[in-house]
Amino acid sequence: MSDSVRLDQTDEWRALRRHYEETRELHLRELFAADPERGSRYALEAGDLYVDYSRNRVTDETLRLLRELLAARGVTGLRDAMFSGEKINFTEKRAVLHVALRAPRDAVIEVDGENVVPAVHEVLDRMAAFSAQVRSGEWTGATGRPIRNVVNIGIGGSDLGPKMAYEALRPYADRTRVFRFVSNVDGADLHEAVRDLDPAETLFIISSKTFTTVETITNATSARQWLVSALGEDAVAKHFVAVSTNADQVAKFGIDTANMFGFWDWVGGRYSFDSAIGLSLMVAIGPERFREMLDGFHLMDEHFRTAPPERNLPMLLGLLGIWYDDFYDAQTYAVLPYSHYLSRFTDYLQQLDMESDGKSVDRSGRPVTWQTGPVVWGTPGTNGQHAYYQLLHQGTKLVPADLIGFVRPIEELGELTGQHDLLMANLFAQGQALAFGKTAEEVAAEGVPAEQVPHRTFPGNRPTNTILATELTPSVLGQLIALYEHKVFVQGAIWGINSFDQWGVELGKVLAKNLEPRLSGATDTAGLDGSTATLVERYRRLRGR
Ligand SMILES: O=P(O)(O)OC[C@H]1O[C@H](O)[C@H](O)[C@@H](O)[C@@H]1O
Repeated sequence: MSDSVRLDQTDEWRALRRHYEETRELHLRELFAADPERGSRYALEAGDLYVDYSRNRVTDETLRLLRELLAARGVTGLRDAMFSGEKINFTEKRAVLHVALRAPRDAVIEVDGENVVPAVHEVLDRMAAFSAQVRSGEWTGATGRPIRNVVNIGIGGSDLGPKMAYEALRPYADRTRVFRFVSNVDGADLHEAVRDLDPAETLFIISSKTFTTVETITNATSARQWLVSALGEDAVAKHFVAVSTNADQVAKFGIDTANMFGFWDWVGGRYSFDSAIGLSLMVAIGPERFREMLDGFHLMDEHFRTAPPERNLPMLLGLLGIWYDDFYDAQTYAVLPYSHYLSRFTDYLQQLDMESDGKSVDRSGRPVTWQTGPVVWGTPGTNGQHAYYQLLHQGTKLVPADLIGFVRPIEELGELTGQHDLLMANLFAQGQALAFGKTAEEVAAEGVPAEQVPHRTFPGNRPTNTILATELTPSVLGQLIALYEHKVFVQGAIWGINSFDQWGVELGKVLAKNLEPRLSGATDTAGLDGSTATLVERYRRLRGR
């Protein structure tokens, strides 16, 4: 938390700035030519993850200077403060303890002098018992029929995590049941999720940390109506459970708090899916697989907590991100999973990274004069290759990317037909093409007409990390997510911002609340700015109001 000297005034930052000016023209072709060992030397392993970071525009000196910055910014001190339950989310006066959610039963982590680990395991045990009941058919709906459909209603951190992980771990999921995730306040989302379901066999999990989020409460109210109109008011208890920190609001909504699974204010929404927010996932994959996932998270937590900076994966990825974000002015980075099962992974990372580090004042409240969190984007390869990779290869923007792949396919089909080799060949080839490109001489030597040569040249020198694991198991998913969680932490610590609040989402909520009665015609447009007033009036006219 070394905020006394501003980041860009530190000697370490200035040294990096000078180093950037000296090395910015270096090409990955030269770096690899100069060091035949680079591909294996610039690689790190932690748990089941292997990360090749050799295709980054860095030298040994760059990495040394970045680690000096890390040391100067007190990152390890802040990390230790997080792990020991200090209230590092100081604007909300909260500890930041998602690491406690995956701590083993015998661990001791204290908040305000109280060990929180027993409570974590008590909830996990209740979730396990409930999941087992639903999975075995022992938990029935109001008419005595077993639950066939599970619908999670939540938004942001109460949606993106379970949805992403359910997709990622589908091969481990109970395929006899339907799992759906509703988040959008657009009624179409709920409508499409339930239109073909039988209410008598449907369980709603209402997930909301605060239980006041308007989208979730609106969807939950509509879902309740849908159920009650088919099965009557008494059916609610068997078809609705809640996940929340707010028992009062849960009771007010009409869900029996005996059917509520709690968590705590020291779990940020975007860090919550390994809490009770993962209940839908646990029903899908079962308590044992869920535990394996938590163990994967914990493995990466321990790596982050104990590995020295030169072998610490989240620190390394965090530093590389800062190198591009702040020195190369990259603005964005792409996460490109070569796994269909990770189709929601980048959506999930968007909240994790952009809600955490999308800040523009430092911990003392002063405006930053450096770049903070990047725009995160991407879709699974190879789909992106046929859409936006053109820009990645030949556009004017530098887009560092993480390529993520798995050695073994989960589904047998990929193995039988050789499809998986083709998928992975694409992953490796993209990193290769982005790094090394194709020179004008190479293009001309292929007999390409001179006027076409510039169009068919690839400049290369576009950085990627390649993250490889043997297989996408629950544990590996946990490791991957914890890797990014801690990467985001490292970056926020260096930038000197609070990665754990999200005040930036508040204004829009307040304004929407203020506009809603104006759209319905209950109040007029007086006092609105010219643009909003015109839009609201047009909306009202077209709705005949
Ligand atoms: O879980 P809830 O309290 O319903 O919150 C859902 C989401 O909405 C908020 O606006 C925050 O931006 C998110 O961090 C949070 O995950």
